[in-house]
Parts: sequence; structure tokens; C-alpha cells
Amino acid sequence: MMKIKYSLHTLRLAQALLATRTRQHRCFSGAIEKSNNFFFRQLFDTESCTYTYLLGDSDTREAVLIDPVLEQAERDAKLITELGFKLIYAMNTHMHADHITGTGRLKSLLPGSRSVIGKSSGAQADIHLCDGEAVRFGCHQLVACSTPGHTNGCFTFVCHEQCMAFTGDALLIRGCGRTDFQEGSPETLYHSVHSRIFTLPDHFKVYPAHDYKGQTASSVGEEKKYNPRLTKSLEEFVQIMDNLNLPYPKKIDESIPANKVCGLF
Ligand SMILES: N[C@@H](CCC(=O)N[C@@H](CSS)C(=O)NCC(=O)O)C(=O)O
Repeated sequence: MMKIKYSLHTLRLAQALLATRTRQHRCFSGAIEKSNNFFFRQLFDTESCTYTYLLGDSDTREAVLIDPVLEQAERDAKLITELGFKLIYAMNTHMHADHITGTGRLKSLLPGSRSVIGKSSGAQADIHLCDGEAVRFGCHQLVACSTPGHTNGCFTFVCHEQCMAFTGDALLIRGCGRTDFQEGSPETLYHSVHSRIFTLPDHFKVYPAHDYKGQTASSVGEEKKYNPRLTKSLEEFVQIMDNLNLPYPKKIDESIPANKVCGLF
């Protein structure tokens, strides 16, 4: 009797394990399939409403930081040190216009780290990424996916094995990056989001560079359904973007020149 009970239990356990593995496989698209040693932390800068993301491999202790803000560089370096990570890449999704990047400052606070940005950004960095190239940290990787439109050099960093997309200012939660300065183009942005982000599986989480309404994350499926701008036709989207009438970011005049040189102006 005991033997039969044990067998049924084993069968159920095997079924549960199989279901978990099948779910993992759905978002596995070429990267190494390992997730139990993945570290993730979302950080926020209240002045610019910028999200910075710390991603790490808890076995090798290698970590990357996405979109750090200059004024928070000491906070970020302290956290990375406290957690026992070694920062290898300080990355930017694009050349920001509203705040100065923390990558240059972090390089001196955490020697050995290198700055990363898309080649088409026109900004200085140790490593310039082109579309499809990846950075690795431990057994994880972020694939650079070119998503211009807010600026020419905007990239979305996709962690396929964790089903996560760091969309910078291309796709915001229920919004998107403005297209009225730098090399902004609503047509290009619409095409980028629809062809590069909305083609990811619906369950991929969306982590933007900013949120102004207190939201922290979304998903591809959610944005495809509820984004008030990007659910519209291209013509309607262009109309919306051309009539946003947003004031220029307060720090635009200092941010752009500084961000051309890793924030070390
Ligand atoms: N008030 C802020 C700037 C707000 C702003 O313009 N945000 C940008 C992203 S940072 S360049 C944006 O694209 N917003 C889109 C939107 O619909 O709000 C400041 O002064 O810094």
C-alpha cells in the first residue's frame, strides 16, 4: 500500500517538474537555460523618476547595472559592494536627456567595471554594442535589440532566459518615449516597438527606464492590449506624439553633453 502511495506522489512530482520545465522552455530562445542563480533588483531615482536595474549571477557574483543615475552612483556602488557582487558592466539603454548617467562615476567607484552603450548613440563608452550583440554576466546574458525612435541609439536589452525586456525610453508603462528632440521620430519609434518589442512573447516582463505614475513593471501582452499610444494606428500615433506638448526636461542642456562622455563632463 505504502509503495503505491509513494509511486503516485513521485508521479505527481515528476508532472509538476515537467510543467515547470515546459514553462521555462517557452521563454527560452537561444540563451543558456539557468534561472535559479539570477539576481534582480529595481532601484529608483525620485528626482528624474529613473529606474536603474541591478542584475547578477549569484554564483559567479558578476553583475551589470542598467541606466544608473549620477546622483545615485554612491548608493549603487555601496549596494553592489554590500551584496558581494563585482560590477562588470555599467550600461545605458541610450544617451539620456533628462539626467546625467552614473556610468563614469561608477567606473571610478568600482574599478574593473566597464561602460556600455549602443554604437548608434554617438556617446563614448568602453564597449559599443550593435544590434544582436550580447553582454554576459556569469551564465546570464543581455541581448541588445535596436529600438530607435526616441533617439537613434536606443536599445532594449533582452534577457531571454528570464523573460525580461529593459526597454529604456522606447516603451514606457502605458506610454513611450517622446520624439520631439535628439533624433526623435514617431514613425521610427512605432516601427521599433511593434517589430522588436511587441514580437516578444506576451509574458515577457517590461522594465522601462522611467515611470511618472508609480508603476514598476508591465508585460508585453499588457502593453499590446492597454498602451494608449501604441495600440493605435501609425497615423494616430504620429498625431498623438506630435501633439504631446511636453516641456523640455529641466536638465537637458547639461545632460546631453555630459552623457556624450559617460557623465564625466
Ligand atoms: N519632467 C522631466 C522630463 C519628463 C520627460 O520628458 N520624460 C521623457 C523621458 S526622459 S528624456 C519622455 O519621453 N516622456 C514621455 C512622456 O510621455 O512623458 C524632467 O524635467 O526631467
